[in-house]
Amino acid sequence: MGLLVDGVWQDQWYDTSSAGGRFIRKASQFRNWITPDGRPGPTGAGGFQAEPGRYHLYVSYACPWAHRTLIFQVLKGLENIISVSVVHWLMDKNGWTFAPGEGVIADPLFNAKVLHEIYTHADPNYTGRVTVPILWDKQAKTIVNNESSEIIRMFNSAFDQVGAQPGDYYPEALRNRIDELNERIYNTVNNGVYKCGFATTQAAYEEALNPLFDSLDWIEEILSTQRYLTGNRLTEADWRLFTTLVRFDPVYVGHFKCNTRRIVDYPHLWGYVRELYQIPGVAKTVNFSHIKRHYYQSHETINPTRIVPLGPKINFTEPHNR
Ligand SMILES: N[C@@H](CCC(=O)N[C@@H](CS)C(=O)NCC(=O)O)C(=O)O
Repeated sequence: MGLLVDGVWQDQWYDTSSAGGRFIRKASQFRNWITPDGRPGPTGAGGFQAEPGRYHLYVSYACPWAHRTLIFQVLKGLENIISVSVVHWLMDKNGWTFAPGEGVIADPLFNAKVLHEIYTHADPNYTGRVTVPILWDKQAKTIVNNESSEIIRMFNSAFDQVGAQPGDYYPEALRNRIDELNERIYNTVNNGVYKCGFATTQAAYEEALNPLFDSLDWIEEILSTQRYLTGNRLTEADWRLFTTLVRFDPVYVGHFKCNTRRIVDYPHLWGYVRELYQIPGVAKTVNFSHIKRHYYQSHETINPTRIVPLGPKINFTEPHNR
């Protein structure tokens, strides 16, 4: 894996040495918003009006951030409104690619072989990481946005007048609570597992591990008295948590050494993740074969043999009893 520097691909692993062995995630750079009338959103430029068929989403089934956008595409009935490509599970020395493989959906716009081509189509001098998800505008021929937390907000409401299904996962009355939950869950859980897994010193790993499990204990407590994170209504905060929870036992416990406890050891979290998995349309967005092969085979510094464990045997389709 690597990154683009002035539009040129360089094969480089994350630099943790300048931060005491800590993994520090860089901010996404394309931050425009699709809006119902094309006016600018909270950041970036305007001109990106919601229109069926105009936008294309590049995702990886393995990636928890891209997974959020796929879930919102399904929940909001945007499958016929926004087209999708899926990269190969293996992130190799060329980064994400469209090499043929089970579940891969080739790039219909440029017939790209590697994902970094999409970034240089948007900006020939792009410097930065080549990440999924990417939301591409076929009309303006550029990247609208490559930040999943913003893409799901657009999907939640921007297409409501042009054929999206009803459903509001960021309702006005719950916004403060959702933002507050997101903040802690992003730092300690969604990104927390990466801080543990990509740490290159014992101290940096331990610094991330305890806050991760403190947060899981705290969420378990919340879910022992209410069905969802904000109460009885399913919101964006739940979906953002879900994509990390569903990967936790199959990947993060082993590969990222997040092994204080497993999700199956938490009765409420385990029921909750099964409930979300069983919501119509969600299971088809979860591809465990891409998830497991991606992590165990792409991170050579963590797993040099690239062996993919066969376990654990867990069943997300068991009744959730919630
Ligand atoms: N903040 C971004 C993060 C996206 C991200 O880091 N995606 C990972 C895959 S899970 C990626 O593509 N990494 C490639 C790299 O860092 O080189 C978002 O939420 O959209």
